[in-house]
Amino acid sequence: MSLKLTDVSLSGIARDRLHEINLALTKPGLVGVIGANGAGKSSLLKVIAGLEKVAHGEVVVGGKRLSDLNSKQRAALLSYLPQNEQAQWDITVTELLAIGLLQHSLGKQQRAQRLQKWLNYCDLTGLAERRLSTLSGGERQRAFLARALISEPQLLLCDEPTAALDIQHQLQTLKLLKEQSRAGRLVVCSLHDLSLAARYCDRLILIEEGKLLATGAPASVLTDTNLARAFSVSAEWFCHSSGVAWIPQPLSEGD
Ligand SMILES: Nc1ncnc2c1ncn2[C@@H]1O[C@H](COP(=O)(O)OP(=O)(O)OP(=O)(O)O)[C@@H](O)[C@H]1O
Repeated sequence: MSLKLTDVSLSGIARDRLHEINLALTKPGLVGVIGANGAGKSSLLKVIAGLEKVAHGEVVVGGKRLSDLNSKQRAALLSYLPQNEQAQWDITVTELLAIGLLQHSLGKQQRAQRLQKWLNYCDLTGLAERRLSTLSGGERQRAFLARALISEPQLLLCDEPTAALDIQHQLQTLKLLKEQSRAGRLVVCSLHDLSLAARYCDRLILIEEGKLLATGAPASVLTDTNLARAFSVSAEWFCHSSGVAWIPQPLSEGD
């Protein structure tokens, strides 16, 4: 699965929400979208999902122009997990996951196996018959993640998939997304935790005020200069065999 954005701009109120974004992701992998609040991370994911009409430019997914695809064709290619997804109906977790399979023609047995697999992968087995209104915020987030993943799309877009999760489930979720990318899928997710982004992502996309500030391997994106510019922080990084961690400091006056 490949993803290419050419000169993509999305209009906003005070400024372009996205401004002349050029991006080519040609290999499977886990790609993190990072940037400050309001930088344009969600806008970028929505444009790739075909949910926002671009003012200018073109998005090509798997060699097909997104603007040429109808919603069913898009659903066959990609799956999108919005930020703070809200339940439309008070259905059970199992019913929610079944919605994720509606567009896919699977036999009864295959459908049941797929449901069981993703309930298990997202640690939802014990919650399968619970209504969404009875779940905690993090449990509900895992249920929506499972709904996005159950169709096993070639392109998976997740907007802050770890936002409401405890640390164990944050790690589990990123491990799961990494496994999906290792299975040949392209997974693009926005993340605020830069230590987790550095540890799990193959590539990062750093957005600043709607513009692409940097993209590449985490170490090449998370430089002092980029962190100062995009987040107004300086950072001390600590490396360990199992990952990296950072201590951010606000830039002092005059930095
Ligand atoms: N529907 C909209 N119409 C106009 N402007 C919007 C709309 N949605 C978001 N914006 C603006 O576009 C900019 C980018 O918003 P976006 O939600 O993409 O940021 P973000 O990087 O995901 O932020 P956060 O980390 O806070 O979730 C912000 O200035 C925001 O106010």
